[in-house]
Amino acid sequence: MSHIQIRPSILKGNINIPPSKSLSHRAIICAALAKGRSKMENIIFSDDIIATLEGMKSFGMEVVDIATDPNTNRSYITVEGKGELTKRAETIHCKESGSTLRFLIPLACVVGERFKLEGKGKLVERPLTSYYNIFDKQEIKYSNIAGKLPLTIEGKLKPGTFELEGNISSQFITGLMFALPLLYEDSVIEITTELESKGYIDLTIDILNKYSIKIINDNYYRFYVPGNQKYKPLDYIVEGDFSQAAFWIVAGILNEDIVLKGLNINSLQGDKEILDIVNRMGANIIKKSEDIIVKNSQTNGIVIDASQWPDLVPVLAVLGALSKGRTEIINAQRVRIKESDRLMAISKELNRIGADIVETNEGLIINGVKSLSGGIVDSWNDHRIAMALAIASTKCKEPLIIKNSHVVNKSYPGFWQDFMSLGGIINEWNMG
Ligand SMILES: O=C(O)C1=C[C@@H](OP(=O)(O)O)[C@@H](O)[C@H](O)C1
Ligand SMILES: C=C(OP(=O)(O)O)C(=O)O
Repeated sequence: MSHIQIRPSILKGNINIPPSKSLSHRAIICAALAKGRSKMENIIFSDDIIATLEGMKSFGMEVVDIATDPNTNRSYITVEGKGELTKRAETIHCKESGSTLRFLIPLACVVGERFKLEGKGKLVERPLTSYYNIFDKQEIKYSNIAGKLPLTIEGKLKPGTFELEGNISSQFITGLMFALPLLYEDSVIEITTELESKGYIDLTIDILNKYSIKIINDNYYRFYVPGNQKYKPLDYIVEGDFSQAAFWIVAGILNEDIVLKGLNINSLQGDKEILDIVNRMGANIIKKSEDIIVKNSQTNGIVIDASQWPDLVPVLAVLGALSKGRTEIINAQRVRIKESDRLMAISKELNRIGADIVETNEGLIINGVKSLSGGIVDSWNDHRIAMALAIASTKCKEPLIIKNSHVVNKSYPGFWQDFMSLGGIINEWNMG
């Protein structure tokens, strides 16, 4: 399914939130670095996670078993880590996954041999300068053409002090946190500007602790990483994904009751903030034991600082566009360097169907409207833009055609099925 038409309809019902993409990446990497078997339940087998799985196989990890438990209906995977990294393949294809690329580069430098990292789509040009600065200092050889993928690297990472800016991507910090514990001496990561996306660093440190790796966080400015540490195997269950839940939360506010299942209300995921943001906008959300019930609500515009939860921007733009008054999304410049320039993509596509959004250098100014018109929009090859537009379709007067809708496979392959299970009406569309 590449292009689809969505006919206006009301969404309501129960939804099992898919497993966290961020935690799936992290669990696979930790398990691969441990010596022995780890069983991970509820991994999301999206394109990004398959890239990480394949990548870790290049470092010697073996997949023992991959199946769905008929009792729980949960997918699981058992892997066997060798306790040390080896080179099984030279080329690692990261598909379009920034996380895979930035998490695996330092591991390739633990091996120290020659690796070639490939990617496609916007990933080939997403920034890696923070790593190039480290390579230059540590005399790790690297080559690329015009700063783009493919990237060839060769050389061993040495322990020491690593300076990183905090406002490009937290993924560089996470990447170093996986690799530095394996080195022969202690290291320090120093953050030279206020750290954004802190929640992702919390997730990394927490899962590393679970796999027996210690990192000391000095107020998000300095992280101490003891060397000579060993990852221990662990059975692990991945919790539901708050970044994906955000689409259904906005859908519930704009439509009828939607009940979210499978989320951990005590989660460390930064995007759990969606609950507070929509609460501040006036949404009615009820927490009932394990479930989160989202009620249809009239929401009001507010100012949203997106520096700590960048992945929420596209869907918050949809909610802002349909809320009363003015919503401002600020400190969101970094979302221009994701799978698309998300400020440009979401404002252009929503404006095309009747929204009133002005793009600023670092955010969006949104004047709410009552409904949208429908027509033809494009996903910009970005899963979060496609999913945000799908939620916007529920407030369109006419059908909405979304071009390149298959891109949801990057993080949420079951998205369109879930959309239909809540009452969405979708058919394939031939642009002919
Ligand atoms: O570590 C992670 O799992 C992620 C970190 C975030 O990136 P930045 O740190 O670049 O904001 C986020 O956008 C991405 O979807 C997942
Ligand atoms: C930006 C994202 O992922 P990544 O950086 O891993 O490509 C995302 O999922 O929105």
